[in-house]
Amino acid sequence: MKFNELDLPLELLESIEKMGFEEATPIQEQVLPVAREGHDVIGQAQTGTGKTTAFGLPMLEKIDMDNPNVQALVLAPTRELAVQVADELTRLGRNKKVKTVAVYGGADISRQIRELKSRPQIVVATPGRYMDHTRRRTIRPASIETVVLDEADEMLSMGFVEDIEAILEEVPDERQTLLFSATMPTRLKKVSDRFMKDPKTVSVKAKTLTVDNIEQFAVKVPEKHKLLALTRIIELEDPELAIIFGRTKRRVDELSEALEHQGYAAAGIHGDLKQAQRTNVLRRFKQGSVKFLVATDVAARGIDVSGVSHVFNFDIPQESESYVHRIGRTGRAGQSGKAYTFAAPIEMDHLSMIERETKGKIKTIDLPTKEEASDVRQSRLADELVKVIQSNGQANFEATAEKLLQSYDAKDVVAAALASIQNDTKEPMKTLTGERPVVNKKRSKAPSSKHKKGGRRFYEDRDGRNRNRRRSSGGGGGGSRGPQSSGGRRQDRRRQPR
Ligand SMILES: Nc1ncnc2c1ncn2[C@@H]1O[C@H](COP(=O)(O)OP(=O)(O)OP(=O)(O)O)[C@@H](O)[C@H]1O
Ligand SMILES: [Mg+2]
Repeated sequence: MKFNELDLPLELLESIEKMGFEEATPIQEQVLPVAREGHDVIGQAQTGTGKTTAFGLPMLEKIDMDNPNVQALVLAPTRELAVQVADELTRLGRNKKVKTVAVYGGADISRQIRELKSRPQIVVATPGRYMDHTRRRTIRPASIETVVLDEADEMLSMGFVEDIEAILEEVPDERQTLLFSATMPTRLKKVSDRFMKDPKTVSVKAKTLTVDNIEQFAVKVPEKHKLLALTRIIELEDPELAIIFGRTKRRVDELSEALEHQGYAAAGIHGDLKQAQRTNVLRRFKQGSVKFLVATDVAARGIDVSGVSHVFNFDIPQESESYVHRIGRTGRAGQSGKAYTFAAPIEMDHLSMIERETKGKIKTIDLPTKEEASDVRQSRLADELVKVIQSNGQANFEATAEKLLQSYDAKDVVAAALASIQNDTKEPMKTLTGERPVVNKKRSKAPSSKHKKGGRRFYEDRDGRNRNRRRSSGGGGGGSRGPQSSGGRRQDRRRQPR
């Protein structure tokens, strides 16, 4: 259905048009009428299908421009997500002149206080920082009429349950509450039972949890060969932008360093980085100067960057939900994408469980051979030469070429030219510290219950810190990460220079 058939106010329609949206996505089409009637709504739909706009439009429509107070609150699990949602709401609300402010931890609070004084109608916040502001009375919950819990599932698993309960208790009961997620585990039901009034569930029925424009592959590869596998597939596939998921912060640091060391424009993002660093990394990724974003689950949740052609599960995720969210960073808004999951032999059962639970098709492929990777790389190099010829970029070199041809065979000269642009790094590959495999939980006797409180993320946030601290002698070395760490090596032209 087209947006202009949805009987929306003109000021919103104009913004939607400017954003280039024509057809409402199914979740938008179904949520809009129910939410506009004032019902509480639980909205579930696959990743990248426009849930932000689904709650954004009814929320923006309700905003009364004559009311100078904060009227709507969106809670989001991470700072990046808060910023992204605020951006989308700002764009949607531009014509109506609705002001949206994002507040999140790790950033200067006095600046946020100033922004809040400029009288926004909408606040998008991470739970902790929102509570900071209500304590300081820089946000007053009494005026809030709409609350949205975005990625509610993730907020619960990050341990925000009590915060969310406290927040909802302070907001007047007459509010409208909207809850959105791509996955809907049962524990969310408890929250909705308690804090929502007769909610209408809008769940876009799909046979699979993952969108089918993402092609899914699995590669059976031992832990110690994963880095090789990754670089080989990257060579073959030449991603536009890729997100590579690692299980722990240490993994993310080591892997992004190792990729940089091989000459790839890679950078890591995880919860231990300062907010300014995270913002910076994400900005460079969006601009394309970082092509390979290495991330933990938490750091990449909900992130919407167009042009992400590939997702790699360097480490297989613990839970199916996490798998869904991770691969959902590609194939957004109807685009196509590819997802590769590396599984050690012992993790193959776990992989099958994920495949079953997500009801998608994950095709197991063999690791491409060195020769295959090399063939593809060489034909890509040949394409580059042809492109130069087609644009007459060789003109300035013709005299030199003739000189070379007087002494050398033409085939040798061309081959040498190819070899010199290929710029294979001669650096030996770094060694990564091993991660423990994920053994199918239905068979494992691991005492997972003691990790319950921390939820599914215990690998990153809790045990990951303490477990296996030892760094391998060849690897990482820590501390020296960053744009300079791969120093004066030449950049392959296909890999964007930093
Ligand atoms: N009707 C539409 N037509 C075209 N593009 C749209 C439409 N609605 C939203 N989009 C775009 O689709 C992308 C994905 O939207 P969004 O981030 O809201 O997805 P999501 O469902 O919240 O995904 P996730 O579960 O990963 O959080 C965004 O770039 C958004 O601007
Ligand atoms: Mg979302």
